Amino acid sequence: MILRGDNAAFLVACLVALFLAYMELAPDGRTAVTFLAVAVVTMGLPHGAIDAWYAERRGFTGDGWQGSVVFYLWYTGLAVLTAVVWFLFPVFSLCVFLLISAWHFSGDWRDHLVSLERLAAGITLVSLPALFHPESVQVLYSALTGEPSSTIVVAQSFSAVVFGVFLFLSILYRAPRQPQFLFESSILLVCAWALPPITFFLVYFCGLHSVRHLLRILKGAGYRVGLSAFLHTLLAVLIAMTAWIIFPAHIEIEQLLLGTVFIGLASLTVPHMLLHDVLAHLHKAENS
Ligand SMILES: CC1=C(/C=C/C(C)=C/C=C/C(C)=C/C=O)C(C)(C)CCC1
Ligand SMILES: [Fe+2]
Repeated sequence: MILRGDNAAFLVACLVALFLAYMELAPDGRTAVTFLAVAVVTMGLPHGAIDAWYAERRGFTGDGWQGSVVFYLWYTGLAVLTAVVWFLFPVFSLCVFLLISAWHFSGDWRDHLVSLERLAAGITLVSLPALFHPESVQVLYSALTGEPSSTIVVAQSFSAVVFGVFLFLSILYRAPRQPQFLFESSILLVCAWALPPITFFLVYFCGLHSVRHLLRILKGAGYRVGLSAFLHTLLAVLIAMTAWIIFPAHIEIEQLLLGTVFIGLASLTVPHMLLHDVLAHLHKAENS
């Protein structure tokens, strides 16, 4: 069956966003960034906030409180290091962030696509906004890096076409054709075209990525994980607010929010990915 619980949320989010876009009410600019911040905090952050619980359950933290302390130290240390590298080398960091995000998001279709197709799906996903809305994406990238960043937009537009066509042909000639992926990718394509870049990201990240990740990881979990997710989300928000206060006061609020959300996401993505895409895979290989 195509419409499972985990894409009902996604479908609703897409339909609402597309309806708003059709009515010319799709959030953009400051409204989109504000929606993004609220949605990332309420729906996006909890998917990373269960990482401590996940690491403990998978046996990555070792026994006792010392193991947990080591986990927190490397997780937050890596996040802080990423943020520092971003401020020192923003353009380089944005490129790396886009690449690792493509890889991380490709995991959403690990049950539907083979590895090369998955990677093509991840690259196409993060590149489509640059193909359909190059000016808006360039404005966002410049706000995040302080540089024009137009080369990144051109490279991404090109990648979206090359990897998108490869993916389309590969699926066309392959059996079984994975109806669920076809369904989701067609909706994502329409959303990438019809919605402003941030609204598109919001719909995908909160409606599909986070929901799927949470459902996969939380299978059979008890109530303790809910509490853990809540406390870690709260911690991330407090840290973001501190960063917000530390940022130079002359920066405009919209840019401040954008920077906090995306640079914060980039920083948390590095340890989050290491845990789910590297450690979990190494562990699986060891045990198989
Ligand atoms: C900055 C930016 C983009 C990319 C965002 C990415 C790539 C976010 C990745 C988040 C991750 C990997 C979270 C982890 O779970 C868009 C939407 C292309 C266009 C608008 C500006
Ligand atoms: Fe994730």
